[in-house]
Amino acid sequence: MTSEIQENTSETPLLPHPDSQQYAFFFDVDGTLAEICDEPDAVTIPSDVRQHLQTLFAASSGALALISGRPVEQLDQLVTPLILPAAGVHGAEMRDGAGQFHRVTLPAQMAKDVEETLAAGMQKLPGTLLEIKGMAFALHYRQAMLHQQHVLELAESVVAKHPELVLQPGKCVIEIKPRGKDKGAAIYDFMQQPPFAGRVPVFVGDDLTDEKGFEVVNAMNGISVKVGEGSSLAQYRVKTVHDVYRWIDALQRHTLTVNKESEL
Ligand SMILES: O=P(O)(O)OC[C@H]1O[C@H](O[C@H]2O[C@H](CO)[C@@H](O)[C@H](O)[C@H]2O)[C@H](O)[C@@H](O)[C@@H]1O
Repeated sequence: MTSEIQENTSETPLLPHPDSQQYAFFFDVDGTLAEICDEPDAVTIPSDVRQHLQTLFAASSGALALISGRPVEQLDQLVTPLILPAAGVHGAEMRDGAGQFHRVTLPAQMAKDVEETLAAGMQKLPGTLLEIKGMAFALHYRQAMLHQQHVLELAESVVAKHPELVLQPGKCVIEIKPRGKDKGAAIYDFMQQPPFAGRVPVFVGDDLTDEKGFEVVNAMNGISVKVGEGSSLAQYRVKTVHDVYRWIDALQRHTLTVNKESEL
């Protein structure tokens, strides 16, 4: 297993057959199931895509999970009415395959200090946005690119004071999250439990935070798919979120066809 990020060259992802009960599906959300937009609150997942996820979820006996930097509560809203297994806040929250909820918490005083420091710092940087997730924080600068360096310095100063926290850079965002929590660890945890255990993991993601997931999936001889440009550990690549939608549609159509054939 290598942690070096290299340019991948494969153009077309394999289409695994979900009806075979062989695969476990893991999807990142922002930039993979949802188009990136200026406001984190404005993000949506089209209803037909949610329906296709539902078909895949059923066809794989529930071996489909969302793996995101967003809190699980937001993920539920984005895929409503589905309630899917999910790792939120880069794995600091988890709804496992049995529906049990797990969450890392920070000591209350520490969380309060960090929140106050970040709120005061971000207030001085007009156009930036602070997302507070309880045990993690997202410092957005998409609409204030001139403040990118200031945001980074603010985040670094907090992490320097609190070694339990680490930085997680993303798309026009610097996140601060609990040390030891990442998408690779979350996928690994899912793969230890039913209905995921014993299957081949498939992970689709677009961002730096997804690289840990690709690393773990590659090490498990799974299928890793990067959305968009840039160096990646992923084995396969699609260009856009719409390519992901088409891929999911093809997978669920295949499932429906196979199910119909088996009824004959
Ligand atoms: O792991 P993900 O599902 O990809 O979530 C990562 C972060 O996504 C969100 O921020 C990003 O998407 C926003 C909406 O498109 C965009 O405005 C922002 O610039 C991006 O960084 C979300 O707000 C974060 O909480 C997630 O951690």
